[in-house]
Amino acid sequence: MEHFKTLREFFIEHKKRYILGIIWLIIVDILQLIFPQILRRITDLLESNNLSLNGLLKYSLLIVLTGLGIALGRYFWRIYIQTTARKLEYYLRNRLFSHLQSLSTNYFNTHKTGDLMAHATNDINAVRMALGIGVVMVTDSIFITISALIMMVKTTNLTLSIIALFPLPFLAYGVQKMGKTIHNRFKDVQESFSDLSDRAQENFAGIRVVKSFVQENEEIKKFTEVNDRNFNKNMKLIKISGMLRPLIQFISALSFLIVIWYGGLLVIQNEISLGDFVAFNSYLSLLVWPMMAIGWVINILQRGAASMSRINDILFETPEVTDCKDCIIEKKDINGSIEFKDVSFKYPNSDEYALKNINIQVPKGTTLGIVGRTGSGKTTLVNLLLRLYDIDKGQILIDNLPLKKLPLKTIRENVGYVAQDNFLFSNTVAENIAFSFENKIDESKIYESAKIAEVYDNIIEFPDGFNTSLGERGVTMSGGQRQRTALARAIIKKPNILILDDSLSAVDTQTEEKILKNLKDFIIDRTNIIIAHRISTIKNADHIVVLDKGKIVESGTHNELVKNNGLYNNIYQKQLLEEKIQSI
Ligand SMILES: Nc1ncnc2c1ncn2[C@@H]1O[C@H](COP(=O)(O)OP(=O)(O)OP(=O)(O)O)[C@@H](O)[C@H]1O
Repeated sequence: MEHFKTLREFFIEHKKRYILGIIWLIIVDILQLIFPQILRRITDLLESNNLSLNGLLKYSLLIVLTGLGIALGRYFWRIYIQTTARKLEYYLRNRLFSHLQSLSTNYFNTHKTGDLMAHATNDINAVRMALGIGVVMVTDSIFITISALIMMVKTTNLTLSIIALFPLPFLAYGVQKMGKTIHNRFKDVQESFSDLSDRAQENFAGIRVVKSFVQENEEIKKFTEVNDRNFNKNMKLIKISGMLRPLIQFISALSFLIVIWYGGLLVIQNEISLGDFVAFNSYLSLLVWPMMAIGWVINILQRGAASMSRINDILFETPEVTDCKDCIIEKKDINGSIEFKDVSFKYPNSDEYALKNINIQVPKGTTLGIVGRTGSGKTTLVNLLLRLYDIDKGQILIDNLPLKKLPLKTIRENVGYVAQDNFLFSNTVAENIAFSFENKIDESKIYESAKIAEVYDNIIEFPDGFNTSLGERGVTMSGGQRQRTALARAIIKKPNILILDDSLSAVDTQTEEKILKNLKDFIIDRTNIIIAHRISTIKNADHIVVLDKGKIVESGTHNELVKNNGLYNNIYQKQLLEEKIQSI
């Protein structure tokens, strides 16, 4: 129960509906307890030949009314409790999703998407079951058990009740033991299901790689392995949970056997009437349900608790990067000057420095070019500027203010970032470009940014132009088109700081030239950071830094660096040679 504390707020808000549901449930139970008394009366009257037509009609009407009451009551408790359980599912799903959105990038580096999907589906379902039907079963079982026992003793006698209920403790013990095993096996099933969804998810996301490396059969084999594991875990669960019900039925049948023998004897000896015997049997039948429910309830509550504890693990996870308490909240706009002061940084799960003693100044309205071999720390530099990670040593300043003093929202809203992994959503092209706007924006702005990014002509050739839907990860677009659409998505924000992380790598040099020409006016008043492998992309930058193994090894303008005859010139000469060879 401890695990469900997280939902306190929800319960407080919805307690009225839960209480009303439970009241209706108890009304149904009371009506069910009246039923055997009607049967008892009819049987006794029949036995003594005292049942008149009027009496028969009276009891028939009573039976119909009780039945109707039970039906109505069941409808209402379902409405109150089951709909509240669905509301809980909705509430929990939204809370989980919002919380996941608040977590830092590193959380998603260290947790599998498949696991997160399993929490959002299976675990939330298990919690809904526990707090919906589970609550109903607990209330129902407790109420019916106590009141049916009282009615049994009152209707017949204590000895018969005690003897008939003798097998019950064995049942409770058996169910409790099995419940534990069921719980453990259910956990295994959840885990293997999460591996299964993870495998499928990863395969679909990387389907192009799988196909290009002709790995379909290998992938099917790997999927079958996880599927087998999931199947076997399910089989193990079914074997034990399948035993639960027959066990309950067998033990309850023993109770009936006792009643027939001992109760029958009491009738013959005239200790109890035939009506008492019939009523006692009906109460015993009523007791069978809570006996069975004990098993299910334990099962459902344990599953719910296990799932809630897994969900809590996520909900209690605090973001690694958070807004500081003394943030300058009123600062909504950024002017644009950037400074890295002796910055060093290691990724959370790494011992190596990704960046070491970085000193860079980017005055407002200027462009910084960053080049360097792959893995030299270029993207890391940008990650730190966006505060996707916090730095270990040194300081990063924007507008002469330490990054930590600025609200995260201010930093990210003022930056137009074109990431290397230009992810597009399964929406229309227009929606992808206008992604950062909550409300609908003027179409002309979308067209304008697409024109600057040199993708307008491609988009209007799509079947529905800007309203063309993109498949997952924008598969209908070419790599270059995707890059340019992502560029348009950043341009439309008219950000004070524009960051392009290898954003023109998939376009040819001619298109690149056109884009750079279009960007010339756009970048004038902004602070720009352009990361590139191709020197042609950054050669006009006001200042260029060359990174190698996390350190700045050279810096200056293009001409200065060429003269320097170091790593930059080396890369440049190679690229010039490549261009020459290609043009032959
Ligand atoms: N999330 C991470 N966790 C641990 N190490 C990381 C992580 N991301 C990057 N690294 C490591 O940090 C170093 C710098 O990586 P970074 O992505 O900044 O290089 P890059 O210069 O942008 O490379 P490329 O040109 O290939 O994009 C690399 O050694 C890389 O393996």
